[in-house]
Amino acid sequence: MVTVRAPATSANLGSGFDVFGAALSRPADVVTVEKAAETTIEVTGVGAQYIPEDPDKNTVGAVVEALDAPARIHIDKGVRPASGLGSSAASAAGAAVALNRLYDRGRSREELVPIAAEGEAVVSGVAHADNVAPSILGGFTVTTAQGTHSVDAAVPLVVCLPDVAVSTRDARRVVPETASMEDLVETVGNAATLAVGMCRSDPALVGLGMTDPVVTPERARLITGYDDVRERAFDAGATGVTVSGAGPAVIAACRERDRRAVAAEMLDAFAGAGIEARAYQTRIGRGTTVLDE
Ligand SMILES: Nc1ncnc2c1ncn2[C@@H]1O[C@H](COP(=O)(O)OP(=O)(O)O)[C@@H](O)[C@H]1O
Ligand SMILES: N[C@@H](CCOP(=O)(O)O)C(=O)O
Repeated sequence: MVTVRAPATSANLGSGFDVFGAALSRPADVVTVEKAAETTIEVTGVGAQYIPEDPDKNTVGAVVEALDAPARIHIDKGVRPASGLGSSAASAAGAAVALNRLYDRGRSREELVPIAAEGEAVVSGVAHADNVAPSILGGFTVTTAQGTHSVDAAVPLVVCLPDVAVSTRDARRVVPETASMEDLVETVGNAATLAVGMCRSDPALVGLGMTDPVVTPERARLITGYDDVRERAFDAGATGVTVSGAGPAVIAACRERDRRAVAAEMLDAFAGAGIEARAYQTRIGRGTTVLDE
């Protein structure tokens, strides 16, 4: 038996659509696997009632297939589904690490990234790896067709999750098919700034690089109260604010001393829009960790 803790993640970070990701120190899923002749999945925890236990529909089923590793699997959800916090990815990442150990498959963590991404194709139609990469490797990750690069970064974050669901599949439908050269130049500049900020653990540069003129404005429309939440977070000291993943969570980078105030303002702004929300005062954290074997 192997039990792992697989963290929530925030993908895109504004300027790095389908490329950037960050592991969050909290929340997380706990995944337990045990060898079995046939795969069965049991899901408990936050939002479990919305998550299929059929291996063909759950993200971990694709991981079982890819590693040829049938198992009795228990997923204790700490990451709410349809959150923009890589919920579907956390389970897939955890299953990939746990099954690799259980069956001694000998894959490196980097090799497990595309395997776990197969689970994302099951739920969103696209095997985007920008959530599974940080959930497996930890830190800030840059994932392209050539592979994943990761760096540890000490950056305080607030993630504010409103009590509404947005599926990644639906939120991908609003992504523009084209972008102007002007927007591309701005996006590349912002993405590069953010990457330098992560390498320096500099919340000011990270925040500056979060602005994205192409995808985020379209996604923000799906989140009631977004503009006010963003403005109030900046007023409280946030250095950057954007949609986390496909939303509805909103992520803010900030300095440690401002984190509590940023969280309080974001919650209050959602409340003002009539939306209940939960704020996680978090930071960039570790990847999947083995709890027991
Ligand atoms: N193990 C899993 N954990 C969470 N969601 C899952 C899992 N397997 C399948 N799903 C489905 O994936 C969808 C949530 O994924 P997604 O829309 O990408 O949101 P998130 O941003 O939270 O990952 C839901 O429809 C959920 O039922
Ligand atoms: N790059 C993807 C990331 C989706 O993240 P999730 O946490 O909402 O699943 C996208 O933006 O569609």
